[in-house]
Amino acid sequence: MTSHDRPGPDTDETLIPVVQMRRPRWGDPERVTELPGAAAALAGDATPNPGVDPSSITPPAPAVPASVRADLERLVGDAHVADSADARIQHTRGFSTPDLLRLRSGDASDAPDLVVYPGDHDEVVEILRICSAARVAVVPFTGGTSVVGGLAPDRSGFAGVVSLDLRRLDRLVEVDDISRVATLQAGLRGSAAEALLRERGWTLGHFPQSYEGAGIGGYAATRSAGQSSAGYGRFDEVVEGLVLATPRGTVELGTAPRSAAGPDLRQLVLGSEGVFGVITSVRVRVRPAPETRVFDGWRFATFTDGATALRRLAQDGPLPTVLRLSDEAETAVNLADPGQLGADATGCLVVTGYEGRAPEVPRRREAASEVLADAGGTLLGEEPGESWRSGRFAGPYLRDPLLDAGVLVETLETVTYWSGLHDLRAAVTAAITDTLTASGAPPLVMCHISHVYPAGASLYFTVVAPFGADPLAEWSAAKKAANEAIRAAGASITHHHAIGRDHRDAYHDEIGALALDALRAVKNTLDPAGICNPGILI
Ligand SMILES: Cc1cc2nc3c(=O)[nH]c(=O)nc-3n(C[C@H](O)[C@H](O)[C@H](O)COP(=O)(O)OP(=O)(O)OC[C@H]3O[C@@H](n4cnc5c(N)ncnc54)[C@H](O)[C@@H]3O)c2cc1C
Repeated sequence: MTSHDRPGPDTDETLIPVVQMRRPRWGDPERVTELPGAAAALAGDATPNPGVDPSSITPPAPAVPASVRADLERLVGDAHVADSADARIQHTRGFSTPDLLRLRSGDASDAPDLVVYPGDHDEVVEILRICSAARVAVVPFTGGTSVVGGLAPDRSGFAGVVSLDLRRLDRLVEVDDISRVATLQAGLRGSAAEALLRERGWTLGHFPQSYEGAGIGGYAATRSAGQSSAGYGRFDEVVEGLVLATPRGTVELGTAPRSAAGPDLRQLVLGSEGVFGVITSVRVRVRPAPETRVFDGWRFATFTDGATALRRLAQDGPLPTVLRLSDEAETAVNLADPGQLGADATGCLVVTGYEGRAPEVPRRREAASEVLADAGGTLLGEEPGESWRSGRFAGPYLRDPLLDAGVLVETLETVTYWSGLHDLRAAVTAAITDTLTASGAPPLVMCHISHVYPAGASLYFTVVAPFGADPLAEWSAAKKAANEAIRAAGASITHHHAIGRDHRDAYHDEIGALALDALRAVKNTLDPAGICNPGILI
């Protein structure tokens, strides 16, 4: 199947089997992806760059002390501790383009020394105790799709690095059908969690573009936002409770739906990216599985017009389940045949999707359509919306063939208030364009809005550029310039990709020294030896 063989209109693209990705390539290893015309054109005259065969890469000699390994094997069983080159490479870094470029060049210097697969929460606590006593760093690993360096800790001063892979914690523990709350173990991958909930008539409604790879623990640890965030909310908004394993024991948070008891400590753990410990299960709100779904496409003459329409829906309602606006460049390249936009192909595509109960969906669609039409939108019908829906997880499959063809593709995101959105978009676009052009790799910069709030929205940029002499250095300079533009505009360094190592300095700038001290004090309390994902976030 190529990325353009779309599931039919009656197929639910969110009900897909779990795939075991094989770094450095994305997604189902069986799936062959050919570059479609628009993407192939981006490759132009770039020089192909196929990368080295991953099976030929040798990671550095493992460093964890033999006594620690023996303790871990006794605890979880020999079969659940691995130090083969393959296991270590499959846990090396994440899926940012720099991560892929490094591995494609044969650099596995960040490989963990051991991969450990615990079977339950108590084993996770014990692993953290053992590693804490021996000063071995521990990296929680759910789906391994981090794009911010969240899986590459700073190993200096540690006796080794253990990747703690949660895949065996893969149960739907319970569903409270009356309260509409489900408890999921952290190692469940997104599609597996959704399938288990659908069997009971529920949906989580969380569909990030990394849905095929990411999982529950990762969603919680990074405050993930799915493509249907307008309808179902961000992941952190649906978390009712969670269980955290730390080197000093267990923290359980979230007793009741609301509480006036002090600060909400769940918020300390959500987005903590493994630096306070390991989230082993999460209690989330679920919704009835949708009875019906329908997607539309709309054309707006400009990005500004489209953004105004989205703002009106976000502020005054009604909100569709999916709401996204592509700029002119993204509309032309990614989402639609420009012909669908009418004679004037310079427009911007808005995709709206509605899911829910059969009687309610048409009412919401009609009311939202009135707002969109009133704001200057032209209805294009269902085809562009359905086309986006059925191909919603296909985009990441294009990155590998583009990298093979010598074309750099990377994304970054930010969030700000509506009043500053257009200046922010212009500043980030200029920063990336100027930096890459100066290094001899003029880019195409595309942008979309896919997460909206009453007060503001996120901006998501996709950058495509032919490799220059040193693509890693070229991207690093462009990313630095983009980060500076984001901070200079007073926007946040991340809306949903999180901090990891890559955004750490900008995040510290964003929160200030005193707030950073407070976070460090929490870490010192829960993880006195500092073994939990050192160098990430704080
Ligand atoms: C192609 C692609 C598309 C993407 N699209 C989206 C998107 O639409 N929306 C979005 O929000 N993000 C997106 N991302 C980013 C990424 O998928 C998210 O950050 C996701 O939530 C990570 O989940 P994971 O299970 O892969 O976590 P991992 O990569 O395994 O971990 C992420 C971080 O959390 C830590 N961690 C993992 N599990 C735990 C745990 N149980 N307890 C404590 N810490 C833990 C890790 O150590 C790491 O620092 C995308 C990434 C890619 C590569």
